[in-house]
Amino acid sequence: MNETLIAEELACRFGNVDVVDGISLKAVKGEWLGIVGPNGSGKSTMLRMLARLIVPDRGSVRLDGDDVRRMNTKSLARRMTMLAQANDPGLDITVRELVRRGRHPHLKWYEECRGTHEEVVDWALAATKTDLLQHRKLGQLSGGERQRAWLAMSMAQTPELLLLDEPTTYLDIAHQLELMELIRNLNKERGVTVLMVIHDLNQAARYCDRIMAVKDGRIAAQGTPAEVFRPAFFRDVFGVEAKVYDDGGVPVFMPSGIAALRTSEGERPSGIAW
Ligand SMILES: Nc1ncnc2c1ncn2[C@@H]1O[C@H](COP(=O)(O)OP(=O)(O)OP(=O)(O)O)[C@@H](O)[C@H]1O
Repeated sequence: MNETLIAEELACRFGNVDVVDGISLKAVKGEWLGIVGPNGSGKSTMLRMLARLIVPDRGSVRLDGDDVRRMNTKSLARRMTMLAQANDPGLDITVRELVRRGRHPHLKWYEECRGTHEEVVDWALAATKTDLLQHRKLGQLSGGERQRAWLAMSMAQTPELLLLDEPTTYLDIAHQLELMELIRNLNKERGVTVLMVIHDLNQAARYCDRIMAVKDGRIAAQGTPAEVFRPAFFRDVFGVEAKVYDDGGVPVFMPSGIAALRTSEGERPSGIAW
């Protein structure tokens, strides 16, 4: 197996809660792994530990055999980048300036972003369709435009491994599909390994090679979309009843209701008519 990222027994505790509780995973070079799970199950925390943005309480992360804790920041950034859920909207810079920052790990301290580096910036702007926005400040953009600008910055970094935390959140459906196709292109044509936290389960099934579900800080299921997408999976992990259909080899799920009442409605305050 040609694994690029290996995490072993990762754990993170906030207060007295084990938010991530012993997760081990391997990402094979060139695969697209979708990470799914209920809100608050520890997906982002896990991704942040993989990207060395949080120091795990326990466990290790190795990238092509190297312990990420021992790598210097610039060489890590040349190989791996993470696009977070919410990026700083207050940065007072233009889209182009942001995308240029993606080249920083590739520049010597005295070097300016020009020549081939500027060509990479142009490519990332064009691929994400942010070229028309390149002279606008980030603060003047809509949520979706800003998301695409940050993706352009991650692409300009030309990493081998791309970690994405719900990258389609702010996007309308057409831009969601465009972004998924763009990532498919990076994945298939350029061999970029992708780990993506995603809430849209049908999109996960359509695009990802493999799915890993996280619940209560542990791995609840993993396998190909066809292996994972079973009614019992939706019941156990998400608490919903669902039917699964086959759409030309891709499983499609259709939720039909809540599996079991998980919270009581509580006492209604007196004096409220409804
Ligand atoms: N810095 C922090 N300090 C304390 N608790 C935190 C911190 N970051 C996350 N948590 C808590 O850890 C739990 C897991 O959060 P995390 O963001 O990893 O979940 P998630 O699965 O990505 O959720 P979502 O799908 O809602 O984005 C949540 O209960 C969250 O409130």
